[in-house]
Amino acid sequence: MTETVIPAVSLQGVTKKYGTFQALTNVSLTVAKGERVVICGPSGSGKSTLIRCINQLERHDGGKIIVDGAEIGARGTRLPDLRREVGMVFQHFNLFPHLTVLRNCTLALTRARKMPRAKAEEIAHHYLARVRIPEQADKFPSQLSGGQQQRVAIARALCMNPQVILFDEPTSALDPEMIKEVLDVMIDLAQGQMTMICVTHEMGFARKVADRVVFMDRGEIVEAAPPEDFFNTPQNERTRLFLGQIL
Ligand SMILES: Nc1ncnc2c1ncn2[C@@H]1O[C@H](COP(=O)(O)OP(=O)(O)OP(=O)(O)O)[C@@H](O)[C@H]1O
Repeated sequence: MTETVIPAVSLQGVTKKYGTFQALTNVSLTVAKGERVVICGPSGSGKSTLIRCINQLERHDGGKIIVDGAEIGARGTRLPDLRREVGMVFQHFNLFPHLTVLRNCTLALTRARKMPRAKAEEIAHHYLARVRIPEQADKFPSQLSGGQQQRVAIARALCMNPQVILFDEPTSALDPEMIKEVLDVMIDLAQGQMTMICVTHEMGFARKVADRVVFMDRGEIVEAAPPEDFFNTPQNERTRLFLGQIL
């Protein structure tokens, strides 16, 4: 008997409108466990909307979104359960400014998971070391550089031991000298078994770690291929035009 392999994330014919504006049209994408997918495309093409629908920061209007075998929005699925499985790293970090780095990392563990504080802190210290800022635990976000803040945001996501981490342009608010330190942490993560879906314009990162690169344009997935094919022999004219502009 063959075993059914459940994907980490499966999108089937997903649509999303903002008022009358169609932001996503019939988007289908399956991401296997452990897979690293980079999503690129022009501004306004729906990249952020797509990943925000995966953790329901935006609600999709049509189609299905299935995370680890459970359909989102289906009767009986709870948003807190979903958020536990789906980590998110934002462009602007979204840390709580009034909480220390350590507390930013432990908050969801103690509140949502009801974990004792000492255990949560042990986990947080582990991941702060993993993102190479173990010494920053007692500082507040405003005392850190942008690159350090983004690494806290990554550690915070990792603390929940999610099935998948979504990255929404994690380096685009950073000064150039800080981009590398965040990308290095993401490369390190990608070399583990973490399932990652990253919206980014960092094509060097895509070449290095992606299993697949997805190109979105006007709310649709136009092309999806392994990096060697995507960059060397793009099949679609719109992909070729885009690559011509950014590479
Ligand atoms: N909350 C909203 N209300 C109305 N329109 C929105 C909203 N959020 C996004 N849009 C529109 O939906 C389209 C897709 O936006 P989205 O942010 O997903 O694109 P993107 O590809 O991530 O762009 P960028 O690279 O500039 O971040 C854009 O035209 C945008 O203006």
